[in-house]
Amino acid sequence: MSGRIVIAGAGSIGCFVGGLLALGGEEVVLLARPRMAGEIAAHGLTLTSFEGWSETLGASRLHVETDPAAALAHAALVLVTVKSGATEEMAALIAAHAPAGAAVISLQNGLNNAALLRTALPGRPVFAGMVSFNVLHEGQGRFHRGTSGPLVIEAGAPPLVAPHLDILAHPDMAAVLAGKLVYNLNNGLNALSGLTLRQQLADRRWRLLLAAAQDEALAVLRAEGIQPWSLGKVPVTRFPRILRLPNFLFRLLSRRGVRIDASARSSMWEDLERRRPTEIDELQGAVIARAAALGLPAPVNRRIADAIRAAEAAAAGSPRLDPDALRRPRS
Ligand SMILES: NC(=O)C1=CN([C@@H]2O[C@H](COP(=O)(O)OP(=O)(O)OC[C@H]3O[C@@H](n4cnc5c(N)ncnc54)[C@H](OP(=O)(O)O)[C@@H]3O)[C@@H](O)[C@H]2O)C=CC1
Ligand SMILES: CC(C)(CO)C(=O)C(=O)O
Repeated sequence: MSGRIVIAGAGSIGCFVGGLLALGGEEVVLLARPRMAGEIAAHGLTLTSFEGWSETLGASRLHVETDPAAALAHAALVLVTVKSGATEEMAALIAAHAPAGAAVISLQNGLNNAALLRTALPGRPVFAGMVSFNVLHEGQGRFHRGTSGPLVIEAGAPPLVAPHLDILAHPDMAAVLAGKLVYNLNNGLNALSGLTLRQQLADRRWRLLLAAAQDEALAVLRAEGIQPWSLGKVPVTRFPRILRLPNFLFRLLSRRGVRIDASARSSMWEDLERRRPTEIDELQGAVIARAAALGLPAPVNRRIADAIRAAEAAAAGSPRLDPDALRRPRS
């Protein structure tokens, strides 16, 4: 890629992807909040992965800006890596400061961020992207990748290459993001459990809740005529059946799926722990709204969304719920 790549929102995904692009020789500018800029100035970036590799970029190899005008002025490509609630604000900064021809790629969860950016940035080339893997911010400039999977970018976007990243182009990002939404319905459950992803998915009671939430979402996607894309060989539509299997069968089958290291947790768990607003409106909220528009039920997603909103309001981190607390209330 020729020209400057600006990471619009240097957090977990931004520092990890931006750091690897810089490592590969790209000209990268990290647009960061002052706190993150200070952390990077003090420690540089250390990027690690469940695969066992570790890469260090000293602060002198990184270009970090806290001023959006300075960061965006000479951008050829902007990768949007803020949480969904900050997309509009970042779109306004891009509109004000980035060159008109700069391409924009959303690397966010949720179905609507690329559309939101397109509306806010008329005439600019805007593309959807999807990060299938998890990155945890461990402090002191350390970012750890805890799960396997590629970075998927809409076909037609400027091609990206970075060491350690498997980057695929896909023509149908609506299908890709729908598939990711089905995965991401576990973010809230994982955050409520306070467990690592491995511990949580090893407990069939959590899996039954996830299967029920996914069934509701799959019914909505079916009614909308969207076939969700699957990351692996198993179609997303089969997930609920697999999740409902007894533990020993689930363990056997999941060995062939996404690789998850022992410490990995969802980004929503990190949001609750850091007292930040979550993306529940873009995940469970999207299923609930679309189900309502179609006259379909979504009671499980509703209970999960309510529990996350209560945890946000309590501002006490993960409530470490027992899964039985989320089961249908007895009448
Ligand atoms: N983390 C993960 O494992 C995964 C995340 N995703 C998705 O990627 C997206 C980003 O998530 P993640 O990286 O975890 O989020 P983070 O909150 O870690 O990173 C976003 C960063 O952007 C900063 N930011 C927000 N607005 C601005 C601004 N105007 N100027 C400069 N910095 C700004 C935030 O600072 P502050 O908080 O202070 O506002 C924060 O540091 C989300 O949509 C998420 O769902 C997808 C797959 C996996
Ligand atoms: C990678 C995955 C699915 C992990 O839960 C995620 O998207 C997230 O944490 O936001």
